[in-house]
Amino acid sequence: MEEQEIQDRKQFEELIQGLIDNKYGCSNDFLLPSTVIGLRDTIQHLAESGKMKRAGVGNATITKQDHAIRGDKINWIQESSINPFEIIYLKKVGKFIDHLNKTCFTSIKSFESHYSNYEKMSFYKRHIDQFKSEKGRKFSIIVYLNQDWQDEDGGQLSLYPESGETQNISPIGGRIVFFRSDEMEHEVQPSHTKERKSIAAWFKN
Ligand SMILES: O=C(O)CCC(=O)C(=O)O
Ligand SMILES: [Fe+2]
Repeated sequence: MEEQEIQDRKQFEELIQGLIDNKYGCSNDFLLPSTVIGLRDTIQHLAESGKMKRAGVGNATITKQDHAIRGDKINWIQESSINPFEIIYLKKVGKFIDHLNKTCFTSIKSFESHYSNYEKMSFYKRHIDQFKSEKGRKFSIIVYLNQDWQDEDGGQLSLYPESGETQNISPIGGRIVFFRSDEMEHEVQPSHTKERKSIAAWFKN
């Protein structure tokens, strides 16, 4: 086996073990720094050209209440993307899903991913990712794209495992978080200092 493949497997195992032990997995360096930079430049470009759109909650129409629940702007990543950094990202997630299906019999058939940009002070209130209309969502991952993020910048992802302590995770570039879409309550805290960039994805069956 190639060195890279061994590293990938170790990382996938770390994420799965975290899910088993603590209901969530977290691993740094899911993507190489050069890929993180490429994806960050891409989301920056999307934002500057007005292609990031306000996200709704649970369905296509965006209501006033949605704004009190979540403030991010999103853009969906196409499976057929020709952006080299998106291709690397999509491949790595695909490998993770293959590993999950082989070792945990999860029968995930597809995944969907979008960029998220949270402007300063915007947030996403406590929620779970499996909406009534989104029964197919089995697992959630978030990969962060931020440069030089410090704890003082805020913007933590708070996880509320049913039995266990709240976890506050800083959105450090390259880091991935993984949990079950139907059970983990979570929340994005506002950052007082910076925009917060990420890719959120859902594994579906
Ligand atoms: O960006 C994060 O840390 C979480 C985002 C989230 O909860 C969502 O998009 O459903
Ligand atoms: Fe979420």
